[in-house]
Amino acid sequence: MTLVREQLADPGAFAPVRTFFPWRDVCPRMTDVLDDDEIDDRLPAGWERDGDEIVRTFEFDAYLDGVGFAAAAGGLAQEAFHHPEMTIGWREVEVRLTTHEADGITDADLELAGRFNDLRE
Ligand SMILES: C[C@H](O)[C@H](O)[C@H]1CNC2=NC(N)=NC(=O)C2=N1
Repeated sequence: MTLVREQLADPGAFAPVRTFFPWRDVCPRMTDVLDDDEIDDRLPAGWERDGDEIVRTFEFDAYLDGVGFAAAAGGLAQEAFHHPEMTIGWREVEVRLTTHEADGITDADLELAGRFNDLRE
């Protein structure tokens, strides 16, 4: 994650990512609320269900690593045009996802959660 610290030093590093192919235009079914079994079966590693949200707390060795992760996750969110709530704490970032338009958990949430996990690999 040291790369991220260098990126943070460059204010232009996280210039707004052009939003294209928002998932809803490409795959409208991604806004259908999933049932309990589907969610349980498809939750990405490390994520838990909390009502109408899925949540994971990512842990880091340094505060700025968490800040950098949140910035990178923000870029993925903007690219997907699907936005999590993120709480940056001391060496951890809590990420919560739900689909507001559908009032529940959809494919869009599970897809983006998997991409956030890939950031952490
Ligand atoms: C108008 C609506 O807010 C937008 O289409 C997008 C923006 N980002 C979003 N993010 C999330 N988490 N859920 C949404 O329903 C959503 N909708």
